[in-house]
Amino acid sequence: MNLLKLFSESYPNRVFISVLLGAISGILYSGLIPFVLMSIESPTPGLQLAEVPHARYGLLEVANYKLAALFFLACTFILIMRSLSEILLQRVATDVARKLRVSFYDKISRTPLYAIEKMGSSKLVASVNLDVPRIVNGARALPLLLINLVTLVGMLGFLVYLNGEVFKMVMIAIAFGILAYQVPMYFGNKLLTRSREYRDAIQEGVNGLLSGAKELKLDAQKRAYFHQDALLSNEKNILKNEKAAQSVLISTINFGDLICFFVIGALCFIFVNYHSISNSELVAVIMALLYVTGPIAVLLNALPQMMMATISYKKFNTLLNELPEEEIDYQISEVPSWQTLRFDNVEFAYPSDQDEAGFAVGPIDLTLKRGEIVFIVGSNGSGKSTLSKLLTLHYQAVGGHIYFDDAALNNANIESYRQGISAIYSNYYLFAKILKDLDDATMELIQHYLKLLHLDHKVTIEDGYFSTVSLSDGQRKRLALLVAFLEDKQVYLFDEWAADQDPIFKEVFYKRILPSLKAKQKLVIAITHDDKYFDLADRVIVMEGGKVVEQTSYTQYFDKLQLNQSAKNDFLAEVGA
Ligand SMILES: Nc1ncnc2c1ncn2[C@@H]1O[C@H](COP(=O)(O)OP(=O)(O)OP(=O)(O)O)[C@@H](O)[C@H]1O
Repeated sequence: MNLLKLFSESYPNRVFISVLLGAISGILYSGLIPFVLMSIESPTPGLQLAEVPHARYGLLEVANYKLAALFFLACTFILIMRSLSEILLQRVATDVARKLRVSFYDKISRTPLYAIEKMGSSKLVASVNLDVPRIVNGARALPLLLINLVTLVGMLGFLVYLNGEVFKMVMIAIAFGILAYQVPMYFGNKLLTRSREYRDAIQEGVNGLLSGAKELKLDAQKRAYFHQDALLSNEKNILKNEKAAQSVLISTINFGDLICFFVIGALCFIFVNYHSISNSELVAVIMALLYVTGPIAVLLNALPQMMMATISYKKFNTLLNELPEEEIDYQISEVPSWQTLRFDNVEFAYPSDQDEAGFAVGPIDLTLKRGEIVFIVGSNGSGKSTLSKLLTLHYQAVGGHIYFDDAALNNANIESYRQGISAIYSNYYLFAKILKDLDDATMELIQHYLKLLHLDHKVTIEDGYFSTVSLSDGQRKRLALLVAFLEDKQVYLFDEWAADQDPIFKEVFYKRILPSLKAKQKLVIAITHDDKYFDLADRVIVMEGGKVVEQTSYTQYFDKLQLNQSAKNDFLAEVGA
């Protein structure tokens, strides 16, 4: 059983103790009925029940007081053992759930960026929010399962003692019951697995519903189509599969509950005609069978829960295994100070999608220097952002070499070199908190930057948090810039940062901020379409079809743009626009 293995491998001692306590309480539990039967039987043949030894405790008269004391002691013992076993395994389950979530966080941190981008967040979020709680739920059923299993085994032992023939009959009936049970359970399992797949799709739909709220509100037809296509059809499939699964499982469980009564019926009406069995034996056997009805019901009820947990555990593991891992050294060490970042024949390709080869960039030869402003330009889809993610070391080159001065980049030092880079991509994420300790000097610096970025009247810092991030797009991006400044890295990369800034702040960005970073000997790389400011670049890199087609001075590039502009004007005149 996958789950038990997961638990026992994670916390072998606690699981062992829990299993042991569960087993002891199960054994004691299964001994209760024989015990009661013993106590109501006369100790010596011919002795009436009224003649068994009595004891008086105040107003209370107790028959067979020694056995009674033992009986109540056993009950108390069972209560303690059972509770301890359940509490212990419950705690293991909570710890395992935490461990699973932490392994998820770690794995995501080690997953290459392209793989996270490819998988998207829906599947990952669904797994943490759905699968982990289901695994815990399944784990909750484990101690009950164990205790009742032991009780069942104990009671079967009692049956052997009572009557070997009855035991054989009960075993045959149970074997038949388990077999008959497996078939519908198999189908129930399949239905649940299918419904789990649709839940992933629903998660994707909910993301669309929230992120696309603006678009959907403006178009009723689009909204209706989306609701039907991404939400309701998946809801319908979940409903269909889960209802079918529940029907199958409930019927199967009820069948399981009744197995014992079928056996009792067969015993009373059929078995007695073929085998000799005394009345007192028959009563004892029926009592034992009634007694195992409970454990069998618990076992069967816990099974669907366990099944769900097993499905979720498999799903969770498959998802984590699907994510590749960056095989790099995450230990950060001091790297030598450097002046040039050099690409030598660097190549990269996104993994192919089914039959389609992934977009490739390279081979690229580039030398970028600290204290330089470099603009990357090119048409949409030419590979600018892909190149920028190679420059920021998010993507690892599949061919060629990258050097920081003469030091070649490799798996041992890439994480260390990454620490010197700050980037604001077009789909950047602004954390609501500044993720560092803020001393007085840093707070002063923050105030300075808030003023520079014209945000001092809008945002303050409270306990490290921005007082608000509900700002305009341009203002939010300025906050991201503030965070980047605080990081004080050697390389700054901006992917169309100024695209949503007003003209005044565009001027501030290109004419004050970029030159001030250059003056601080930072390597400044900006992906931009703002040709008005190209004269600020020391160099312009032109991308086309994943290749650097030109590395030129801004003046040459600007001349070319003018030529292109006149070609564009000719074209517009031709089409009469
Ligand atoms: N995460 C990704 N996974 C797979 N392929 C991708 C991914 N991102 C981009 N691509 C592919 O790379 C090509 C270049 O994309 P890229 O974002 O580098 O272009 P770009 O020049 O920055 O475009 P734009 O000016 O529109 O931002 C795309 O056409 C796409 O096919």
